[in-house]
Amino acid sequence: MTATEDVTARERDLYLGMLRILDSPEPTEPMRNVLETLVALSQAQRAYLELYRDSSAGDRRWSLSHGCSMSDEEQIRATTSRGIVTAAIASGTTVHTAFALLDERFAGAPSVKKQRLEAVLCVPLLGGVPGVLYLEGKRGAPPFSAEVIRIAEHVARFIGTAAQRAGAHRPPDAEDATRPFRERLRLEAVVGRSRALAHVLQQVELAAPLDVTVLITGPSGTGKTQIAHALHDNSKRRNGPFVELNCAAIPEGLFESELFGMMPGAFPGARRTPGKVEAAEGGTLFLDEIAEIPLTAQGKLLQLLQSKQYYALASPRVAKANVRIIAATNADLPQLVADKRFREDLLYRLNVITIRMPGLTERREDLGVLVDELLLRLASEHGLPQLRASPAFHVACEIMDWPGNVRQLRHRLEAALIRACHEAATWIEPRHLSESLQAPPERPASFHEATRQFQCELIRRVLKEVDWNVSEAALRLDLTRAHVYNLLKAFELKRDDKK
Ligand SMILES: Nc1ncnc2c1ncn2[C@@H]1O[C@H](COP(=O)(O)OP(=O)(O)OP(=O)(O)O)[C@@H](O)[C@H]1O
Repeated sequence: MTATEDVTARERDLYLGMLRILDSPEPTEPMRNVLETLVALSQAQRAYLELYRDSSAGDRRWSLSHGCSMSDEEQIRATTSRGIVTAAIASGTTVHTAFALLDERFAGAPSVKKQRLEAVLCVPLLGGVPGVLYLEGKRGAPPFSAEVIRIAEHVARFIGTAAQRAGAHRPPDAEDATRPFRERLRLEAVVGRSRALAHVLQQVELAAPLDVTVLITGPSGTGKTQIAHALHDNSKRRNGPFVELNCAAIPEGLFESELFGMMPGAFPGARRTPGKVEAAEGGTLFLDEIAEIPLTAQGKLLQLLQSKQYYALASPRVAKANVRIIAATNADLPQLVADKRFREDLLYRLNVITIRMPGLTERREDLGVLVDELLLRLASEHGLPQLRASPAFHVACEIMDWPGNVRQLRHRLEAALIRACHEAATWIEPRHLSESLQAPPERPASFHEATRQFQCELIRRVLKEVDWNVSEAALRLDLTRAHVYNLLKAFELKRDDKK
Protein backbone atom coordinates (compact mmCIF):
# COMPACT_ATOMS: atom_id res chain seq x y z
CA MET A 1 0.00 0.00 0.00
CA THR A 2 1.35 3.46 -0.89
CA ALA A 3 1.54 6.17 1.73
CA THR A 4 -1.45 7.97 0.17
CA GLU A 5 -3.47 4.78 0.10
CA ASP A 6 -2.58 4.24 3.70
CA VAL A 7 -3.88 7.72 4.63
CA THR A 8 -7.07 7.15 2.69
CA ALA A 9 -7.60 3.78 4.35
CA ARG A 10 -7.11 5.34 7.75
CA GLU A 11 -9.45 8.18 6.94
CA ARG A 12 -12.03 5.66 5.83
CA ASP A 13 -11.54 3.77 9.11
CA LEU A 14 -11.98 7.03 10.91
CA TYR A 15 -15.30 7.82 9.25
CA LEU A 16 -16.52 4.26 9.65
CA GLY A 17 -15.50 4.45 13.31
CA MET A 18 -17.51 7.61 13.69
CA LEU A 19 -20.55 5.96 12.17
CA ARG A 20 -20.07 3.10 14.63
CA ILE A 21 -20.37 5.60 17.49
CA LEU A 22 -23.93 6.23 16.35
CA ASP A 23 -24.87 2.56 16.49
CA SER A 24 -23.34 1.86 19.81
CA PRO A 25 -25.34 2.05 23.05
CA GLU A 26 -22.07 2.68 24.91
CA PRO A 27 -19.96 4.97 22.73
CA THR A 28 -16.76 5.02 24.84
CA GLU A 29 -14.96 2.24 22.99
CA PRO A 30 -15.84 3.41 19.46
CA MET A 31 -14.79 6.93 20.46
CA ARG A 32 -11.49 5.57 21.75
CA ASN A 33 -11.03 3.77 18.43
CA VAL A 34 -11.66 7.01 16.58
CA LEU A 35 -8.99 8.71 18.66
CA GLU A 36 -6.61 5.84 17.94
CA THR A 37 -7.19 6.14 14.19
CA LEU A 38 -6.84 9.88 14.37
CA VAL A 39 -3.49 9.55 16.14
CA ALA A 40 -2.27 7.15 13.42
CA LEU A 41 -3.59 9.33 10.62
CA SER A 42 -2.16 12.57 11.94
CA GLN A 43 1.02 10.95 13.24
CA ALA A 44 0.35 12.68 16.53
CA GLN A 45 1.85 11.72 19.84
CA ARG A 46 -1.53 11.52 21.49
CA ALA A 47 -5.15 12.58 21.25
CA TYR A 48 -7.44 13.61 24.03
CA LEU A 49 -11.14 14.34 24.09
CA GLU A 50 -12.86 16.30 26.80
CA LEU A 51 -16.57 16.99 27.18
CA TYR A 52 -18.05 19.27 29.78
CA ARG A 53 -21.30 19.24 31.57
CA ASP A 54 -22.28 22.75 32.63
CA SER A 55 -22.71 21.49 36.11
CA SER A 56 -21.66 22.75 39.47
CA ALA A 57 -21.93 19.32 41.03
CA GLY A 58 -18.85 17.18 41.20
CA ASP A 59 -16.50 16.71 38.27
CA ARG A 60 -18.00 18.26 35.18
CA ARG A 61 -15.45 16.78 32.80
CA TRP A 62 -15.69 13.55 30.90
CA SER A 63 -12.56 12.63 29.06
CA LEU A 64 -11.07 9.99 26.88
CA SER A 65 -7.65 9.62 25.35
CA HIS A 66 -5.43 7.59 23.13
CA GLY A 67 -1.69 7.58 23.55
CA CYS A 68 -1.90 8.95 27.07
CA SER A 69 -1.15 7.03 30.22
CA MET A 70 -3.51 7.65 33.14
CA SER A 71 -1.05 10.18 34.51
CA ASP A 72 -0.66 11.84 31.07
CA GLU A 73 -4.40 12.22 30.93
CA GLU A 74 -4.41 13.71 34.40
CA GLN A 75 -1.64 16.04 33.29
CA ILE A 76 -3.54 17.15 30.23
CA ARG A 77 -6.66 17.65 32.30
CA ALA A 78 -4.80 19.57 34.94
CA THR A 79 -2.43 21.59 32.86
CA THR A 80 -4.03 22.57 29.59
CA SER A 81 -7.38 23.67 30.85
CA ARG A 82 -6.40 27.30 31.36
CA GLY A 83 -4.32 27.78 28.24
CA ILE A 84 -4.83 26.24 24.86
CA VAL A 85 -8.13 24.58 25.74
CA THR A 86 -9.50 27.85 27.09
CA ALA A 87 -8.46 29.68 23.95
CA ALA A 88 -10.24 27.11 21.75
CA ILE A 89 -13.42 27.07 23.83
CA ALA A 90 -13.56 30.81 24.35
CA SER A 91 -13.00 31.64 20.68
CA GLY A 92 -15.12 28.75 19.40
CA THR A 93 -12.43 28.17 16.78
CA THR A 94 -9.57 25.77 16.20
CA VAL A 95 -6.33 26.63 17.91
CA HIS A 96 -3.22 25.37 16.20
CA THR A 97 0.28 26.08 17.22
CA ALA A 98 3.31 24.73 15.42
CA PHE A 99 5.48 25.11 18.49
CA ALA A 100 3.69 25.99 21.72
CA LEU A 101 6.96 26.63 23.55
CA LEU A 102 7.80 29.44 21.16
CA ASP A 103 4.26 30.70 20.66
CA GLU A 104 3.79 33.90 22.61
CA ARG A 105 0.14 33.07 23.24
CA PHE A 106 1.01 29.98 25.24
CA ALA A 107 4.74 30.01 25.96
CA GLY A 108 4.18 31.41 29.44
CA ALA A 109 1.81 28.64 30.52
CA PRO A 110 3.37 26.31 33.12
CA SER A 111 1.90 23.27 31.34
CA VAL A 112 3.51 24.22 28.05
CA LYS A 113 6.88 24.71 29.70
CA LYS A 114 6.65 21.58 31.80
CA GLN A 115 5.72 19.31 28.94
CA ARG A 116 7.88 21.23 26.45
CA LEU A 117 4.94 21.23 24.08
CA GLU A 118 5.60 21.60 20.39
CA ALA A 119 2.76 21.13 17.86
CA VAL A 120 -0.70 21.24 19.42
CA LEU A 121 -4.08 21.22 17.73
CA CYS A 122 -7.14 21.94 19.82
CA VAL A 123 -10.58 21.95 18.23
CA PRO A 124 -13.79 22.89 20.04
CA LEU A 125 -16.60 20.37 19.59
CA LEU A 126 -18.74 22.28 17.18
CA GLY A 127 -22.00 20.39 17.33
CA GLY A 128 -23.34 22.44 20.22
CA VAL A 129 -21.88 20.43 23.06
CA PRO A 130 -19.08 22.03 25.03
CA GLY A 131 -15.74 20.26 24.84
CA VAL A 132 -12.51 19.93 22.90
CA LEU A 133 -10.54 17.51 20.79
CA TYR A 134 -6.87 17.94 21.59
CA LEU A 135 -3.96 16.55 19.55
CA GLU A 136 -0.35 16.78 20.56
CA GLY A 137 2.41 16.31 17.99
CA LYS A 138 5.49 14.15 18.40
CA ARG A 139 8.68 15.85 19.50
CA GLY A 140 10.53 17.23 16.48
CA ALA A 141 7.60 16.50 14.13
CA PRO A 142 6.36 19.18 11.69
CA PRO A 143 3.20 21.16 12.50
CA PHE A 144 -0.15 19.51 11.80
CA SER A 145 -1.03 19.85 8.12
CA ALA A 146 -4.07 21.69 6.82
CA GLU A 147 -5.48 18.28 5.89
CA VAL A 148 -5.13 16.96 9.45
CA ILE A 149 -6.73 20.13 10.81
CA ARG A 150 -9.64 19.70 8.42
CA ILE A 151 -10.12 16.06 9.43
CA ALA A 152 -9.85 16.88 13.15
CA GLU A 153 -12.50 19.57 12.70
CA HIS A 154 -14.79 17.02 11.05
CA VAL A 155 -14.26 14.60 13.91
CA ALA A 156 -14.86 17.32 16.51
CA ARG A 157 -18.06 18.43 14.80
CA PHE A 158 -19.27 14.89 14.55
CA ILE A 159 -18.52 14.00 18.18
CA GLY A 160 -20.10 17.24 19.37
CA THR A 161 -23.25 16.51 17.41
CA ALA A 162 -23.39 12.89 18.56
CA ALA A 163 -22.82 13.87 22.17
CA GLN A 164 -25.47 16.55 21.95
CA ARG A 165 -27.90 14.00 20.62
CA ALA A 166 -27.04 11.69 23.50
CA GLY A 167 -27.58 14.55 25.95
CA ALA A 168 -24.12 13.91 27.37
CA HIS A 169 -23.70 17.39 28.74
CA ARG A 170 -26.97 17.81 30.60
CA PRO A 171 -26.13 18.83 34.10
CA PRO A 172 -27.51 17.30 37.23
CA ASP A 173 -28.98 19.97 39.49
CA ALA A 174 -26.42 21.32 41.90
CA GLU A 175 -27.13 21.44 45.57
CA ASP A 176 -27.69 24.95 46.90
CA ALA A 177 -25.63 25.21 50.08
CA THR A 178 -26.92 28.75 50.73
CA ARG A 179 -30.60 27.79 50.80
CA PRO A 180 -31.02 27.67 54.62
CA PHE A 181 -29.65 31.20 54.91
CA ARG A 182 -31.78 32.48 52.04
CA GLU A 183 -34.85 31.16 53.84
CA ARG A 184 -34.01 33.19 56.96
CA LEU A 185 -32.26 36.31 55.63
CA ARG A 186 -32.84 39.02 53.01
CA LEU A 187 -30.20 38.20 50.41
CA GLU A 188 -31.89 38.77 47.06
CA ALA A 189 -28.91 40.54 45.51
CA VAL A 190 -26.34 37.94 46.51
CA VAL A 191 -25.99 35.29 43.80
CA GLY A 192 -24.33 31.92 44.41
CA ARG A 193 -24.95 28.48 45.89
CA SER A 194 -21.49 27.32 46.90
CA ARG A 195 -20.34 26.16 50.30
CA ALA A 196 -17.81 29.01 50.38
CA LEU A 197 -20.63 31.54 49.96
CA ALA A 198 -22.78 29.66 52.48
CA HIS A 199 -19.94 30.05 54.99
CA VAL A 200 -19.98 33.82 54.40
CA LEU A 201 -23.75 33.94 54.83
CA GLN A 202 -23.49 32.00 58.08
CA GLN A 203 -21.29 34.82 59.40
CA VAL A 204 -23.71 37.42 58.06
CA GLU A 205 -26.50 35.71 59.98
CA LEU A 206 -24.41 35.79 63.12
CA ALA A 207 -23.13 39.36 62.80
CA ALA A 208 -26.12 41.21 61.30
CA PRO A 209 -28.30 41.48 64.42
CA LEU A 210 -25.39 42.41 66.71
CA ASP A 211 -24.67 46.12 66.63
CA VAL A 212 -20.92 45.55 66.35
CA THR A 213 -18.32 46.76 63.88
CA VAL A 214 -17.58 44.29 61.11
CA LEU A 215 -14.50 44.21 58.91
CA ILE A 216 -14.99 42.58 55.50
CA THR A 217 -11.80 41.47 53.79
CA GLY A 218 -11.05 39.73 50.50
CA PRO A 219 -9.88 40.42 46.97
CA SER A 220 -11.31 43.20 44.85
CA GLY A 221 -14.63 42.55 43.13
CA THR A 222 -15.69 39.65 45.35
CA GLY A 223 -18.82 41.33 46.66
CA LYS A 224 -17.67 42.99 49.89
CA THR A 225 -19.96 45.95 49.31
CA GLN A 226 -22.80 43.58 48.69
CA ILE A 227 -22.18 41.78 51.95
CA ALA A 228 -22.09 45.12 53.77
CA HIS A 229 -25.58 45.76 52.33
CA ALA A 230 -26.68 42.29 53.44
CA LEU A 231 -25.49 43.03 57.00
CA HIS A 232 -27.47 46.27 57.01
CA ASP A 233 -30.59 44.75 55.45
CA ASN A 234 -30.67 42.04 58.10
CA SER A 235 -29.97 44.28 61.08
CA LYS A 236 -32.35 46.22 63.28
CA ARG A 237 -31.11 49.35 61.48
CA ARG A 238 -32.53 48.15 58.17
CA ASN A 239 -35.05 51.01 58.05
CA GLY A 240 -32.30 53.56 58.62
CA PRO A 241 -29.89 54.87 55.96
CA PHE A 242 -26.99 52.91 54.47
CA VAL A 243 -24.27 55.41 53.73
CA GLU A 244 -21.14 54.50 51.84
CA LEU A 245 -17.83 56.30 51.88
CA ASN A 246 -15.02 55.12 49.63
CA CYS A 247 -11.96 56.16 51.58
CA ALA A 248 -9.75 55.85 48.49
CA ALA A 249 -11.78 58.44 46.61
CA ILE A 250 -11.36 61.28 49.12
CA PRO A 251 -8.32 63.58 48.94
CA GLU A 252 -6.36 63.40 52.19
CA GLY A 253 -7.08 67.01 53.23
CA LEU A 254 -10.84 66.61 52.82
CA PHE A 255 -11.23 63.32 54.59
CA GLU A 256 -12.21 64.63 58.02
CA SER A 257 -14.77 67.10 56.73
CA GLU A 258 -16.24 64.41 54.49
CA LEU A 259 -16.58 61.99 57.39
CA PHE A 260 -17.45 64.34 60.27
CA GLY A 261 -18.83 67.39 58.47
CA MET A 262 -17.90 71.01 59.13
CA MET A 263 -19.18 74.18 60.70
CA PRO A 264 -18.85 77.80 59.49
CA GLY A 265 -15.33 78.94 60.26
CA ALA A 266 -13.63 75.74 59.17
CA PHE A 267 -12.21 77.90 56.41
CA PRO A 268 -13.18 81.32 54.98
CA GLY A 269 -16.64 81.06 53.44
CA ALA A 270 -17.31 77.56 54.84
CA ARG A 271 -20.94 76.67 55.49
CA ARG A 272 -22.31 74.03 57.78
CA THR A 273 -22.02 70.77 55.92
CA PRO A 274 -23.12 67.48 57.40
CA GLY A 275 -20.64 64.61 57.18
CA LYS A 276 -21.27 60.96 56.39
CA VAL A 277 -21.52 60.06 60.07
CA GLU A 278 -24.44 62.43 60.45
CA ALA A 279 -26.00 61.24 57.19
CA ALA A 280 -25.87 57.66 58.48
CA GLU A 281 -27.59 58.52 61.78
CA GLY A 282 -29.76 55.61 62.85
CA GLY A 283 -28.32 53.40 60.14
CA THR A 284 -25.05 51.97 58.85
CA LEU A 285 -21.90 53.74 57.73
CA PHE A 286 -19.90 51.64 55.28
CA LEU A 287 -16.26 52.62 54.99
CA ASP A 288 -14.94 50.97 51.85
CA GLU A 289 -11.19 50.75 51.20
CA ILE A 290 -10.52 51.50 54.86
CA ALA A 291 -6.77 50.98 54.38
CA GLU A 292 -6.71 54.29 52.47
CA ILE A 293 -7.83 56.39 55.39
CA PRO A 294 -5.09 58.95 56.19
CA LEU A 295 -3.14 58.38 59.40
CA THR A 296 -4.27 61.76 60.73
CA ALA A 297 -7.92 60.75 60.44
CA GLN A 298 -7.37 57.28 61.89
CA GLY A 299 -7.18 58.61 65.47
CA LYS A 300 -10.47 60.44 65.07
CA LEU A 301 -12.17 57.40 63.61
CA LEU A 302 -10.88 55.37 66.55
CA GLN A 303 -12.41 57.90 68.89
CA LEU A 304 -15.74 57.62 67.10
CA LEU A 305 -15.64 53.83 67.37
CA GLN A 306 -14.76 53.93 71.06
CA SER A 307 -17.00 56.68 72.35
CA LYS A 308 -19.59 57.11 69.57
CA GLN A 309 -18.70 60.78 69.71
CA TYR A 310 -17.01 63.10 67.24
CA TYR A 311 -16.28 66.71 66.42
CA ALA A 312 -17.27 68.27 63.14
CA LEU A 313 -14.53 70.47 61.68
CA ALA A 314 -14.41 73.84 63.50
CA SER A 315 -17.11 72.74 65.90
CA PRO A 316 -16.46 73.34 69.58
CA ARG A 317 -19.22 70.90 70.51
CA VAL A 318 -19.03 67.16 70.60
CA ALA A 319 -21.70 65.35 68.58
CA LYS A 320 -23.21 61.98 69.42
CA ALA A 321 -23.38 59.35 66.71
CA ASN A 322 -25.85 56.53 66.45
CA VAL A 323 -24.25 54.58 63.61
CA ARG A 324 -23.02 51.10 63.03
CA ILE A 325 -19.74 50.95 61.19
CA ILE A 326 -18.86 48.32 58.64
CA ALA A 327 -15.47 48.55 56.97
CA ALA A 328 -14.00 46.73 53.99
CA THR A 329 -10.59 46.31 52.49
CA ASN A 330 -8.65 44.20 50.04
CA ALA A 331 -5.39 45.22 51.68
CA ASP A 332 -3.40 43.23 54.22
CA LEU A 333 -4.14 45.37 57.29
CA PRO A 334 -1.80 43.49 59.68
CA GLN A 335 1.01 44.15 57.20
CA LEU A 336 0.08 47.84 57.05
CA VAL A 337 0.17 47.87 60.85
CA ALA A 338 3.66 46.33 60.72
CA ASP A 339 4.64 49.03 58.19
CA LYS A 340 3.25 51.68 60.57
CA ARG A 341 0.74 52.84 57.97
CA PHE A 342 -2.31 51.70 59.89
CA ARG A 343 -3.00 52.06 63.62
CA GLU A 344 -3.01 48.76 65.44
CA ASP A 345 -5.62 49.93 67.96
CA LEU A 346 -7.91 50.94 65.07
CA LEU A 347 -7.51 47.52 63.49
CA TYR A 348 -8.55 45.84 66.75
CA ARG A 349 -11.56 48.12 67.01
CA LEU A 350 -12.61 47.42 63.45
CA ASN A 351 -12.33 43.67 63.36
CA VAL A 352 -14.67 42.76 66.19
CA ILE A 353 -16.03 40.35 63.61
CA THR A 354 -14.17 39.72 60.36
CA ILE A 355 -15.83 38.24 57.29
CA ARG A 356 -13.51 37.09 54.54
CA MET A 357 -14.93 37.07 51.03
CA PRO A 358 -13.62 34.20 48.91
CA GLY A 359 -12.29 34.88 45.42
CA LEU A 360 -14.04 33.24 42.46
CA THR A 361 -11.30 30.58 42.33
CA GLU A 362 -12.56 29.35 45.68
CA ARG A 363 -16.13 29.13 44.48
CA ARG A 364 -15.93 28.24 40.83
CA GLU A 365 -19.10 26.22 41.20
CA ASP A 366 -20.95 29.56 41.51
CA LEU A 367 -19.93 30.56 38.00
CA GLY A 368 -22.88 28.87 36.27
CA VAL A 369 -25.54 30.54 38.36
CA LEU A 370 -23.66 33.86 38.38
CA VAL A 371 -23.54 33.85 34.58
CA ASP A 372 -27.28 33.14 34.28
CA GLU A 373 -28.38 35.56 36.95
CA LEU A 374 -26.05 38.41 36.03
CA LEU A 375 -27.11 38.13 32.37
CA LEU A 376 -30.76 38.46 33.39
CA ARG A 377 -30.00 41.47 35.57
CA LEU A 378 -27.85 43.12 32.91
CA ALA A 379 -30.52 42.61 30.27
CA SER A 380 -33.14 44.28 32.41
CA GLU A 381 -30.76 47.10 33.43
CA HIS A 382 -30.01 47.90 29.78
CA GLY A 383 -33.49 47.16 28.46
CA LEU A 384 -32.02 44.43 26.22
CA PRO A 385 -33.56 41.07 25.25
CA GLN A 386 -33.04 38.40 27.90
CA LEU A 387 -30.63 36.24 25.93
CA ARG A 388 -29.47 33.03 27.59
CA ALA A 389 -25.96 31.62 27.64
CA SER A 390 -25.28 28.51 25.55
CA PRO A 391 -23.73 25.47 27.30
CA ALA A 392 -20.44 26.25 25.55
CA PHE A 393 -20.54 29.81 26.86
CA HIS A 394 -21.01 28.46 30.38
CA VAL A 395 -18.03 26.21 29.99
CA ALA A 396 -15.92 29.03 28.59
CA CYS A 397 -16.75 31.13 31.65
CA GLU A 398 -16.15 28.22 34.00
CA ILE A 399 -12.69 27.46 32.73
CA MET A 400 -11.47 31.03 32.33
CA ASP A 401 -9.51 32.81 35.02
CA TRP A 402 -11.27 35.71 36.71
CA PRO A 403 -8.60 37.60 38.62
CA GLY A 404 -11.02 40.55 38.91
CA ASN A 405 -13.64 38.21 40.38
CA VAL A 406 -17.37 38.91 40.05
CA ARG A 407 -16.81 42.50 38.94
CA GLN A 408 -14.69 41.35 36.00
CA LEU A 409 -17.17 38.59 35.17
CA ARG A 410 -20.00 41.10 35.22
CA HIS A 411 -18.18 43.44 32.84
CA ARG A 412 -17.35 40.64 30.39
CA LEU A 413 -20.95 39.41 30.51
CA GLU A 414 -22.22 42.91 29.87
CA ALA A 415 -19.99 43.18 26.79
CA ALA A 416 -20.97 39.67 25.62
CA LEU A 417 -24.67 40.43 25.99
CA ILE A 418 -24.31 43.64 24.01
CA ARG A 419 -22.37 41.85 21.25
CA ALA A 420 -24.89 39.02 21.06
CA CYS A 421 -27.78 41.53 20.84
CA HIS A 422 -25.88 43.46 18.17
CA GLU A 423 -25.70 40.25 16.12
CA ALA A 424 -29.34 39.42 16.87
CA ALA A 425 -28.07 36.04 18.09
CA THR A 426 -30.44 33.61 19.80
CA TRP A 427 -27.85 32.51 22.37
CA ILE A 428 -24.79 34.05 23.92
CA GLU A 429 -21.86 32.04 22.61
CA PRO A 430 -18.16 31.87 23.58
CA ARG A 431 -17.18 34.07 20.64
CA HIS A 432 -19.15 36.92 22.24
CA LEU A 433 -16.50 36.98 24.96
CA SER A 434 -13.89 38.12 22.47
CA GLU A 435 -13.05 41.76 22.19
CA SER A 436 -14.35 42.71 18.75
CA LEU A 437 -17.81 42.67 17.25
CA GLN A 438 -18.08 39.97 14.63
CA ALA A 439 -20.34 39.06 11.77
CA PRO A 440 -22.94 36.42 12.61
CA PRO A 441 -21.42 32.95 12.28
CA GLU A 442 -22.74 30.12 10.17
CA ARG A 443 -25.41 28.07 11.85
CA PRO A 444 -23.85 24.91 13.37
CA ALA A 445 -24.50 21.76 11.39
CA SER A 446 -27.45 19.66 12.47
CA PHE A 447 -26.86 16.01 13.19
CA HIS A 448 -28.04 14.96 9.73
CA GLU A 449 -26.07 17.68 8.00
CA ALA A 450 -22.94 16.64 9.88
CA THR A 451 -23.40 12.96 8.99
CA ARG A 452 -23.98 13.90 5.37
CA GLN A 453 -20.82 15.96 5.32
CA PHE A 454 -18.78 13.03 6.67
CA GLN A 455 -20.15 10.64 4.11
CA CYS A 456 -19.63 13.07 1.27
CA GLU A 457 -16.09 13.74 2.40
CA LEU A 458 -15.26 10.05 2.67
CA ILE A 459 -16.59 9.20 -0.79
CA ARG A 460 -14.89 12.17 -2.39
CA ARG A 461 -11.53 11.17 -0.94
CA VAL A 462 -11.80 7.49 -1.84
CA LEU A 463 -12.85 8.31 -5.40
CA LYS A 464 -9.97 10.70 -5.77
CA GLU A 465 -7.64 8.02 -4.49
CA VAL A 466 -8.82 5.46 -7.04
CA ASP A 467 -8.92 7.98 -9.87
CA TRP A 468 -12.72 7.91 -9.95
CA ASN A 469 -12.95 4.19 -10.58
CA VAL A 470 -16.38 3.54 -9.08
CA SER A 471 -15.93 -0.27 -8.88
CA GLU A 472 -12.68 0.13 -7.01
CA ALA A 473 -14.20 2.76 -4.71
CA ALA A 474 -17.16 0.48 -4.00
CA LEU A 475 -14.73 -2.29 -3.10
CA ARG A 476 -12.77 -0.09 -0.75
CA LEU A 477 -15.87 1.32 0.89
CA ASP A 478 -17.46 -2.09 1.19
CA LEU A 479 -20.51 -0.83 -0.70
CA THR A 480 -22.24 -1.96 -3.91
CA ARG A 481 -21.50 -0.01 -7.10
CA ALA A 482 -25.17 1.00 -7.28
CA HIS A 483 -24.93 2.41 -3.77
CA VAL A 484 -21.87 4.45 -4.69
CA TYR A 485 -23.65 5.81 -7.79
CA ASN A 486 -26.66 6.75 -5.67
CA LEU A 487 -24.42 8.56 -3.23
CA LEU A 488 -22.63 10.37 -6.06
CA LYS A 489 -25.98 11.54 -7.31
CA ALA A 490 -27.21 12.49 -3.85
CA PHE A 491 -24.09 14.49 -3.07
CA GLU A 492 -23.85 15.87 -6.59
CA LEU A 493 -20.22 14.75 -6.82
CA LYS A 494 -18.54 14.94 -10.20
CA ARG A 495 -15.07 14.10 -11.31
CA ASP A 496 -13.99 17.71 -11.71
CA ASP A 497 -15.75 18.57 -8.49
CA LYS A 498 -13.63 20.77 -6.24
CA LYS A 499 -15.83 20.29 -3.15
N1 LIG B 1 -22.43 37.21 44.85
C1 LIG B 1 -22.70 38.18 43.97
N2 LIG B 1 -23.87 38.17 43.33
C2 LIG B 1 -24.18 39.11 42.41
N3 LIG B 1 -23.38 40.13 42.10
C3 LIG B 1 -22.20 40.20 42.72
C4 LIG B 1 -21.79 39.24 43.69
N4 LIG B 1 -20.59 39.58 44.15
C5 LIG B 1 -20.25 40.70 43.50
N5 LIG B 1 -21.20 41.08 42.65
C6 LIG B 1 -21.19 42.23 41.74
O1 LIG B 1 -19.82 42.45 41.37
C7 LIG B 1 -19.50 43.84 41.41
C8 LIG B 1 -18.42 44.07 42.43
O2 LIG B 1 -18.92 43.76 43.73
P1 LIG B 1 -18.53 44.64 45.01
O3 LIG B 1 -18.41 46.11 44.65
O4 LIG B 1 -19.45 44.29 46.11
O5 LIG B 1 -17.05 44.07 45.25
P2 LIG B 1 -15.99 44.55 46.32
O6 LIG B 1 -15.40 43.30 46.89
O7 LIG B 1 -16.63 45.52 47.27
O8 LIG B 1 -14.91 45.27 45.42
P3 LIG B 1 -13.76 46.33 45.86
O9 LIG B 1 -12.83 45.62 46.78
O10 LIG B 1 -13.10 46.67 44.56
O11 LIG B 1 -14.48 47.48 46.50
C9 LIG B 1 -20.80 44.56 41.74
O12 LIG B 1 -21.41 44.93 40.52
C10 LIG B 1 -21.63 43.51 42.44
O13 LIG B 1 -23.00 43.74 42.27
